[in-house]
This record gives sequence, C-alpha cells and structure tokens, in this order.
Amino acid sequence: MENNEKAGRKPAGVTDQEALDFHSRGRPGKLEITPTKPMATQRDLSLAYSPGVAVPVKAIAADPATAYDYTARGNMVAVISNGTAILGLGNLGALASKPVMEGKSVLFKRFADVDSIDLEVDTENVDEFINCVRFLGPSFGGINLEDIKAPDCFIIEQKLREIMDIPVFHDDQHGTAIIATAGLINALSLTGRDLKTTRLVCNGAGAAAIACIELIKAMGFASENVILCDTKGVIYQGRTEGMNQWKSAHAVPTDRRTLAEAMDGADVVLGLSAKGAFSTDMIRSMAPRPIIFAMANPDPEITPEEVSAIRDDAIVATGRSDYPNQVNNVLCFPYMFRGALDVRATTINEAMKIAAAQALADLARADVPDDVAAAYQGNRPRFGANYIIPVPFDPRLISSIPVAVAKAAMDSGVAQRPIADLDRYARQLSARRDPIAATLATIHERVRRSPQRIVFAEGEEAQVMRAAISYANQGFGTALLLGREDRMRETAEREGIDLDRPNIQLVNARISTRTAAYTDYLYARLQRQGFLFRDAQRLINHDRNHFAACMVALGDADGMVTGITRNYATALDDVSRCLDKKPGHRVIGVSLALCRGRTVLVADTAVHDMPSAEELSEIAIEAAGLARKLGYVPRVAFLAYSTFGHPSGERSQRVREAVRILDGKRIDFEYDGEMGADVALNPDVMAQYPFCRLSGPANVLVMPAIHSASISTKMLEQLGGSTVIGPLLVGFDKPVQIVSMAARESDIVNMAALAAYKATS
Ligand SMILES: NC(=O)C1=CN([C@@H]2O[C@H](COP(=O)(O)OP(=O)(O)OC[C@H]3O[C@@H](n4cnc5c(N)ncnc54)[C@H](OP(=O)(O)O)[C@@H]3O)[C@@H](O)[C@H]2O)C=CC1
Ligand SMILES: CC(=O)C(=O)O
Ligand SMILES: [Mg+2]
Repeated sequence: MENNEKAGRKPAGVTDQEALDFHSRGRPGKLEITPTKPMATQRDLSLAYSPGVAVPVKAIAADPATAYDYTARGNMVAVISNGTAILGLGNLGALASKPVMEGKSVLFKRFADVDSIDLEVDTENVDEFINCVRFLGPSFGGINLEDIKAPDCFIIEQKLREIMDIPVFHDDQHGTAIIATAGLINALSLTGRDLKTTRLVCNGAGAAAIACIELIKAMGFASENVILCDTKGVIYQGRTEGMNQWKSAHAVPTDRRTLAEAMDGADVVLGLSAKGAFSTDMIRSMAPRPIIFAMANPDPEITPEEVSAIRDDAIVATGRSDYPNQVNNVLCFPYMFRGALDVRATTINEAMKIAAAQALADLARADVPDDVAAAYQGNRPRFGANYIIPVPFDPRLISSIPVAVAKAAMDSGVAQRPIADLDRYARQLSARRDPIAATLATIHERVRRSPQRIVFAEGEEAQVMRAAISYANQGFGTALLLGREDRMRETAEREGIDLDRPNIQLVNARISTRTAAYTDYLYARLQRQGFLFRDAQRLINHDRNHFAACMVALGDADGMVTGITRNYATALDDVSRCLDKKPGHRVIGVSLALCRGRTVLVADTAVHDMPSAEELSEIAIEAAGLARKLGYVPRVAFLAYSTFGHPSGERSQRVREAVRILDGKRIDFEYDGEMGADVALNPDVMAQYPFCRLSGPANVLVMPAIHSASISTKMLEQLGGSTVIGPLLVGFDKPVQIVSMAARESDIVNMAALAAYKATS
C-alpha cells in the first residue's frame, strides 16, 4: 500500500489525477439543476413566472401544506456542512468540504431519487451556523447535516431540531450509528454473543462515535461494558483533560488508560477516529472471534489485510466499498429521508432509526433472489463473516428501508401524511431505481475478480494509453497496448504518461513473433473472398485492427477495443474479417441511453443499414437478450413514424411485418408495434391504445433503420442531456467493442471493461 501511496495511487485503484480529472471534466463538480417544466413559450413563462406564479403563492400563503403540491420542497433535502470534520481528514473548512457535500447530494438522487443541494456555511461559530440554517426551513423537506465536528454538532443538531418543523438529521451521528448497529446485530449473532455481556471499545469520541454508542446502549449494551477512547486515551470517570459533557456521559470507572489496554480482551472494537489507529498488537490482544469495525474514511484504522495477516477468526468491516462489509452511512441517509419525506414526517425519531437498523440487519439475513445476485457480482452472498450488511447497490434497499422508516414514523405519530397501503408504496419505491448503475458496478466487480487481457488496438494514441492505464489501475486485468514501441514511448514521454507500470504491456506489431500465425489464419478466412496471401500479410503488418482481432481470435488476448482513429463502419469491417458471429446470432449494436434516472436500450445503432422485417425481428431478440443480461425485464417497442397502422405507409409496413414474424416465434418477452416514440415511452399516450401489449413504457426501442437510430441517440445526447453508452456490439463469438471516434478516455475504459466482462462469461 505504501508504494501505491507514494505513486499517488489510492488502494481502490484510483489515482489522485483520476480523481481530479473526474471532478473537473465537462461541467466542473458533480451536480447541476434542471427544470422540470418547459420554459419554451410566452405562455410557459406566464404560468411559471408572472402572472401565473402568483396563484400558487396565494394558495401557499393560505395553506402552507400546499407548498408540497406546488413546489419542489417535498422532495428536496439540503446537505449542510461547515467542513470542520471532513471524513477523517479533519477541519479543512467549508469550501474544501464541497466535493463531499456534492457527493452526498448525488447519492441522495442516485439511490433514493431525493433531490438535494449542498450548502457550505463558512463559520465555525455554533450560533452563527444555527442562525444561518434555522431560516432555511421553507426551502426544504429536510436538513442533512454533514461533517461538523463534535461537540459543536450535538448543540447544532439539538437546537435546529427544536426550532425547525422538518426533519434535521446529522448523518455522521445517526446514519453511522444505524449502519454500525445493523452490522453489529448481525456480527453478534454470528459469533453467538449476547449484547448484554459483550465488551465493546469505541475509538473516537466525536460525532459518529457518541451517536453509535448511544444507539447500541439503547439496543441493550451494558454501560459498564463499553469503553470510549479519544486522542487522550480512555475516557474514565474523573478524567479532566479534553472532556465535554457528551464524553463524560459515557465515562466508566476503570484503571485502563490507553487504547491498547482498553482493547485487551475486548469482543468488539469500533473505529470512528483516524487512519491507522489500531495496531496489530491491539487486534492480537482481543477476545476470540473479535468484531472489528474500522470505519474511518477514507482510510480505516486498520485494513482487513493487516487483520487477516495475524488472525483468521475476526469479523472485519470498514467504511470502504473495496472490501467486504462496507459499514458506511450511504446505506442509510438516502433511504431514511425517502421514508421521512414520503410520510411528511416532522422529525426523525428513535423509533425510525431503530426500524432502519433492524430492517438493514434483516436484509442481510434474507435469501438473495436471482435478480439481486447481480448486485453481488453474481455471487449469491450468504449471511456470514464476509456478509453482515447489504452492499449499497443492493436493489432491495430502496423498497425495504424507506417502508420500515415510514411505518415507524406513522406508528410513533410523527407522520403528517400516513401511507395507507405500504405494499403498494414498496412497489412504487422499486420503480424509482434504475438498474444500470448497479449493473455496471456488477460488471466491473466481476471483471476484477476474473481479470482479462484486453488489447487496445490504437495504442499509439495518448488517450488510449491513459484508458489502458486506468483499465489496469482499476484491477480489470492486463492492458495490451498495440503499436510501434518507439512511437508509443515518444507519445508517452511528450504527454507525461508512465507506461512502465504493472499490467501494461506494449505489443510491438512490427517485430511480433505471431505475425506469421495471424497471416495464415487471416488468409485461410479470406482466400475465397478475393484476397491474396500478400493482401492478408499487408493487413496484419499495417493494420492494427486486423492484428488485434487476430490476437483475440488466436487466444493471445481475451478481448479488444478500438475505434477512435477510424469510423465505426470501417472498424467493424476490419474486425468482421477476423472474427465470426456467434452461431444462431446476429451482430448488432445496442446503445444505452441514460436519461433522468431511466435507461432505454436502442437497437440497432451500428450494423444494419435498412434492416428487413426478418432482420428487425432478430434485432429485437438480440436486444432483449442484452436487456435481460443487464438486469431489465425487456419491454420491446418497434418504432416507426406511424402507430398501429396510422398513418399507413410503405415504410411502416416492414416494421409491422417484423412484429408479425415474432408473433409466429416462441418469444419470452413483451413486444409490440409499430408505434411512435411517444407511445412507446409515455404511459399516458400509450393508454390511448388500450390493446397495446406492453405492460408499461418500453425499455428496448427497435429502430426502423440505422439513420433513425443514430440520429435519435445523438440528439438525446446533445439536446436531451442523456448519457449514451455504446453502441455495444452484441453477437460476435469473441469479445470486441468499438468506440466512437469522439470517445473520451472513460468511454474507452468502459468499453474495454464490457469486452472483458464478455470474456469472463
Ligand atoms: N463509515 C462511516 O459511515 C463513517 C465514518 N466516519 C469516520 O469517523 C471518523 C470520525 O468522524 P466524526 O465523528 O464525524 O469526527 P469528529 O471530529 O466529530 O470526531 C473525531 C473523533 O475522533 C477522535 N480521534 C481522532 N484521531 C484519533 C486517534 N488517532 N485515536 C483516537 N481518537 C482519535 C477525536 O478525538 P478528540 O475528541 O480527542 O479530538 C474525536 O473524538 C472519521 O474518520 C470519519 O470518516 C464518520 C461518519 C460515518
Ligand atoms: C461516510 C461519512 O459520512 C464520513 O466518513 O464522514
Ligand atoms: Mg460524513
């Protein structure tokens, strides 16, 4: 790890430069605001602004509750910090905390569809901070306080809770306490411990630590069995140095003075302090089957590797996503607020916190169904030492935790708008999540577990070199950079790229010993298509796509990625000369358009110019197959300019015929058409055709021809604010992906990872 850090590389496989690039690329930061209503015409303006806006103003003045009907308040949470305890980095100030706060806002949206904005308040004065926040109530449905140091955070939260009529929740206190408690419930049960007799040490006596031990004591831990430590050591009764009333409340009569003495024989240790605070000797001195939650971020008090080097009976959790058992408040705050907002809770109380902790603990014990296994890299996890808590991408979180929170709010009398049918609520919650993020995470994890050699055919290009390095750094496997070595080194030198690093190999096509084998292979395939031996020789010697594809064909690489120096069709022709399609399949391109929390697959965006009806039906089958693999239940719409025969026309005839062909096959997914894009995607418009066989908006769109596919996906990207991934090539028997000539480094890495993923299956 030391070497990684010297190289500016974080253990998770992200370099400092990558982290900076990620944040600065495109529009700087991680958030933007988009309107939810059109502002196109004079009439829109009259409605949205003056004079129309006066009407909801008067309605809200007459009845404040209607603010939830006429404004975004009900789904809006502010993430507020003064930057005095940023992760485990300490007091770096309000401005420096902004990346974390933007990140929390994005997580609210990503995981629970809660809209959120970050507010950094530049004062360390408690009263000033309170006075700033207390007047913001009308803007928000809830306040999430973040990374404010103890003991200030206790005073701030308590005061704001008293004076504001919306939920105020200090995430580092209660979010962390809820997750730690959930994990602890399960770890205690796995090690057969009774919480009344378990001895626990908590290192750190700040925001997170105090809240954690308060919650676990409320769950039944005996006060005399819990020792709290801080930078001065054990917090014992009578200590005066570095104390405050919150620490004093947990001081115990004991002769132990140091963390090492406190941990001797302890059953559980919670780390909510700083990197490296636990030594191996301390861990060695703990009781059999110790429970170690090293939760400091970004680096834990001790790493799982360091623990496993000295004992094999421990249950270890950290705050990080790159180890098993991530005990991190991201598992809590999005769902806590989702449930609280949905019942318009006036506060977040103990009952709601305990309900969330219990629901999380229960979730880790429940069987993992097929469609959820994907979030766990396809490995169905079993409740045990390496799985005491669900992962953040577990799709069940959104439909279970908010329900438990909402129910507890209703039962404890703080819900202003109770939900009558909680089952229906759970179903509505499921619809809020889009599986694509979980799917990509799953794909990446699967590749990390089974790393693959991917040849980057355009290895002389600087952005391809950077993508290859990122591929290797992320643990996806070995990146084979193809090109002339002298050219690659020249470019690398000029661009400041270091190619001499692990898992990067330069493949010098000019002097390769495999040239003859590739030429023979290619000649055997092409000799009856008008190619002479020397034509094959020329292709291998001079064309990187042919060389790379032959590497894949003959097993010298597991997959390939290309595309930035040649147009798509040319690259596809090159590859097709060297590789076959999978028997019984059709090679097509599928683009994934991610827009406003929803993903649609669009096909065929790469191969068939003007597909016949038969070809359209096969495109639908391939695209539906990919949709399934990505975690969707496919609903396929055959798009045209007409809908179910109107207006009639020759061009739509072909699309109608494709539907008829599928009707004659045994098909296990929903499909219908022909229809316009509005009918396919908008349930209100679809409702005008009650006979339509799709049970909801389509998530797979089969385009009538490549021009409409290409034009519409590019317009979505340029005008609609969509992120478009792909086209992904489907149907080849070997993993190959072609990026567009405008691809950025991250697009190339994503496509390389997708090629590697295919190589693993
Ligand atoms: N995994 C998760 O979800 C979360 C993890 N955390 C992590 O917990 C840690 C604390 O955060 P937070 O409570 O918000 O911060 P605070 O500033 O409120 O508290 C920090 C506490 O840690 C103590 N401390 C710092 N260094 C050491 C050390 N080497 N040995 C013993 N005690 C130490 C401080 O002691 P003193 O009082 O003497 O100054 C203080 O009590 C951070 O690393 C943070 O990343 C926090 C929230 C969530
Ligand atoms: C996770 C988090 O909130 C923290 O480390 O502060
Ligand atoms: Mg925090």
